[in-house]
Amino acid sequence: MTPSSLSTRLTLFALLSATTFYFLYKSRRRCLKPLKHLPLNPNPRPGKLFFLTQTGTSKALAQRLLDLLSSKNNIPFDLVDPHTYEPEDLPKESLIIIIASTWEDGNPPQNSKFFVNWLADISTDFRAGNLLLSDCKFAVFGVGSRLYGDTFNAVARDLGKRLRGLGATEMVPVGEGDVDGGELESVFEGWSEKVVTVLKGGLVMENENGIVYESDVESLESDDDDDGEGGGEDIVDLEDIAGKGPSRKKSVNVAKTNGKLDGKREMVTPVIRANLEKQGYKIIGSHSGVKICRWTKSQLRGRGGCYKHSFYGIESHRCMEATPSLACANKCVFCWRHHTNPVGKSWQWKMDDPLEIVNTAIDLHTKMIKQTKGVPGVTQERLMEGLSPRHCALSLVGEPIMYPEINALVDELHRRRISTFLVTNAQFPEKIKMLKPVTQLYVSVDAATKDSLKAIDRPLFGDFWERFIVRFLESSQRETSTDCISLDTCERMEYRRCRCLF
Ligand SMILES: Cc1cc2nc3c(=O)[nH]c(=O)nc-3n(C[C@H](O)[C@H](O)[C@H](O)COP(=O)(O)O)c2cc1C
Repeated sequence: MTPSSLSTRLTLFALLSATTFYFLYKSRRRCLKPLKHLPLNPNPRPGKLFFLTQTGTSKALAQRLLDLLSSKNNIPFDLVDPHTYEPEDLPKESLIIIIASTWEDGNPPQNSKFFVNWLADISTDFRAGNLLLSDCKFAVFGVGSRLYGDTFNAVARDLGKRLRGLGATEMVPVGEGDVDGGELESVFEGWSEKVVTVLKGGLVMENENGIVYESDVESLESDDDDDGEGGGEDIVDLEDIAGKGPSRKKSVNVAKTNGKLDGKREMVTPVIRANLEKQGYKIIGSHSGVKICRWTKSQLRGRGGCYKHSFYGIESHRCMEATPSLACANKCVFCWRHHTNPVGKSWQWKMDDPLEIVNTAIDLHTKMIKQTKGVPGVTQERLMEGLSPRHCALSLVGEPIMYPEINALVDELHRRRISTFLVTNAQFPEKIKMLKPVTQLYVSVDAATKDSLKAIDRPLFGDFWERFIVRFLESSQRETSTDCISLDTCERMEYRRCRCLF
């Protein structure tokens, strides 16, 4: 490859990477803007009034609100059971009201599990970004009981946070009804009136969390939790996680309990574990993870797959996303795992057996697939296919190639006729040289120059550029590419050096 074609490629990749930054922008201001009217949609499609209920309380309240909105104030709304609603349609909505109860351990009621999980997934998926619901205004009312302490109205609070995170505008702050405190009715009435007033263009004030009444400004200003995402204690510094620095909050105590085995530290400390599990990861042993990807769910339901499907024929519903190393040698600014992964320049942790990692990954993956049974669109045939994964994307988070037994792990996957798609950030050229052929090797090229790569990837290695260039040049000369994903793809593409698994 000539130097000029290399730099052209790098420039192209850098341009593509720039789109990533588009998703990064998120205002953390907390200022109040002058009084304004909430603009009403001149051509309104009926709003959606969802009731998330198990024993009917929330549905009864939603019906009452529907009457107030539609009959008494001529504001059209549809009453919607989330069980019958396709969440992928949410970006089309301009007005959403949710009445949601909370159940055991802060969980959503039965009729809304898929809806709530979908929102949780999409709000942590960096590809969706924080503008997905930017055309939508919303209000949430929680039905719960203070007797349940910390999980009081957890579902409603969480929904408010998710919707804000996806760019929707909050019309009034989340209402919190307490069925055991005896004030449910009056609190709901007060909240409903506010919603109606806002929808009719009443005077309101705006802060970064959305639209609030003038009367609410005082309580908002005295609210200490100003991180804009709710639950600031959930955010942990990367240095804290790696056990290198003091934590800002409680996490320091937890980190101190970090176990050591055979003199070696476990990569996943309790803090990391809690953070990753909260983001939907299933942790395997002490350094690996698996997560069901949103494209897997989408294709299980007969909808679209990810780019690996469009480009290479990988069926997303048969693809397992996993990593044998949650650690990485970069602290990329665009990392969508909220920097909750550990970092290191070399493997310094206790190591798990590759066979066990594969066994447990498949076990956990298929358990998650089974949970989609009964979800609208999931046919028996696709479910059965999903239960026997044919592809493994070693790309979840972290740097899979750091795992010293990566070759044995890849071998084990191939032995089970599971193709491998390994993503690396090119910081371990020696490891790449030693890597046995994987089905597909994917190199993340995040910037075109040394300075921009340093600024974007924030590498731990001082010689990060040399590592990156050496690997890049060497890989372009390598003749071990085995791009075969399926027999059909293999025949169509006529791969030069194919180690066909099929
Ligand atoms: C087993 C059980 C667990 C509950 N857990 C919670 C909880 O964690 N947090 C909360 O705020 N309310 C909790 N509640 C209270 C319910 O939210 C309350 O009963 C509510 O009225 C149910 O509304 P729904 O009929 O719309 O489902 C719980 C109630 C039951 C019976």
